[in-house]
Amino acid sequence: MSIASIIRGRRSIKNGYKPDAVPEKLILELLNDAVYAPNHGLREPWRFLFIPTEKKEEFIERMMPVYPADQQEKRRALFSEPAAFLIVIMKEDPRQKQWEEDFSATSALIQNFQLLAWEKGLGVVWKTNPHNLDPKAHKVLGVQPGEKIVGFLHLGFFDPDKTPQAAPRTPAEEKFTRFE
Ligand SMILES: Cc1cc2nc3c(=O)[nH]c(=O)nc-3n(C[C@H](O)[C@H](O)[C@H](O)COP(=O)(O)O)c2cc1C
Repeated sequence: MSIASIIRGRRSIKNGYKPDAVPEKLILELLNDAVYAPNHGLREPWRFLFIPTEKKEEFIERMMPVYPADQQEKRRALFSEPAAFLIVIMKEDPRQKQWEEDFSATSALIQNFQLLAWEKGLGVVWKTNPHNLDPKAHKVLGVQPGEKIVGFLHLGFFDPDKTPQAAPRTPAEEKFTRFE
């Protein structure tokens, strides 16, 4: 498969996950390729928290107090859908230039991971729900002061026949100018 066809074919998998366990070995294999993302100063500003399938129920219970009582059932149902989670955490450099470089590098790593996962038939959606910024969630997840959750990835195998349709993209020509 060409890189172009993987980039074009990858879709965010937001539901319809199979209950099959997501092997930690696979996640590490994907991450060990994904870490070849460009990162300035080779700071490798990321770390990873994996919630394996067998720990999912405990994770959901521990996360419930993060949400107001009237939202907990909805959140429990949402967290129950994926088979596992991978949280990508970045060290926040206090200098703006380095922060931007590190955030960009971590985002590049996440896209590498999504493409590599796609090649292996593992569905991923990159989530940026408000809990990514919530100190209560940070406490549960062990996210330290000076760290930021960049990607809360929902993971699970899925039926390829149910791959969502791609939303059309605007041709680059329409957003392209030439310096005169
Ligand atoms: C930085 C980022 C944050 C995202 N956050 C969410 C999210 O919170 N919830 C969600 O359902 N999808 C989220 N997505 C997935 C996008 O909705 C998805 O990429 C978009 O709909 C295009 O679909 P595709 O990835 O299948 O091409 C996010 C994607 C990116 C890159």
